[in-house]
Amino acid sequence: MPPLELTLAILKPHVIKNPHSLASIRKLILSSHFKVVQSKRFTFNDEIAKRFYNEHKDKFFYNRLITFMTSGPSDLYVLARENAIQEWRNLMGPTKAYKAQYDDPETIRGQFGLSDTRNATHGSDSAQSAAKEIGLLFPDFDIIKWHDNEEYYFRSNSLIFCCFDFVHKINYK
Ligand SMILES: Nc1ncnc2c1ncn2[C@@H]1O[C@H](COP(=O)(O)OP(=O)(O)OP(=O)(O)O)[C@@H](O)[C@H]1O
Repeated sequence: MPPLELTLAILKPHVIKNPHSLASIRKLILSSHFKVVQSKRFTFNDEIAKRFYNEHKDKFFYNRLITFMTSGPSDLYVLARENAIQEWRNLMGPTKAYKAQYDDPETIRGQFGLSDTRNATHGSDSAQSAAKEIGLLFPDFDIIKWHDNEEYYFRSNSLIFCCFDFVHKINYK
């Protein structure tokens, strides 16, 4: 079996404020065969939001995006799957809310996106971005060590799922 890939997923503040959206997206994550390697609820402060979205600093929507992302808690997940980066982006759908609603209504953004800014979720766009984003938001998580020591257990599904923390833990027995 090919090695699993990791990606960073964010459920944005308007999703966390709506229990139905949150539960539905979590259900989609699990039914789409992603394993949740790391999980936490996190409120972006101005500094982290600006570092995270630095590549957009000259865009017209930048201030709006930073204001939104710091407006309340988000859920952050490190997800594992074969081809996780592309599979999560496929599940999210198009960035823009109306395109998602018309062209891909069954995707997460098609169902839960409210506007181009409040588009429900984030996903890394390359392995390099995933490593950078995971390093910023999960500074204690070591991707290389995970691949060396834990990826095998996730690949062979030797896992226990903790509903409360929304995370998969290794079942070593
Ligand atoms: N035209 C826009 N108007 C308002 N907000 C936008 C617009 N385009 C992008 N954004 C916001 O900036 C974020 C980053 O934009 P980017 O172009 O990197 O989209 P993406 O790669 O599909 O999304 P993400 O990086 O969040 O997974 C988007 O998720 C959205 O919240």
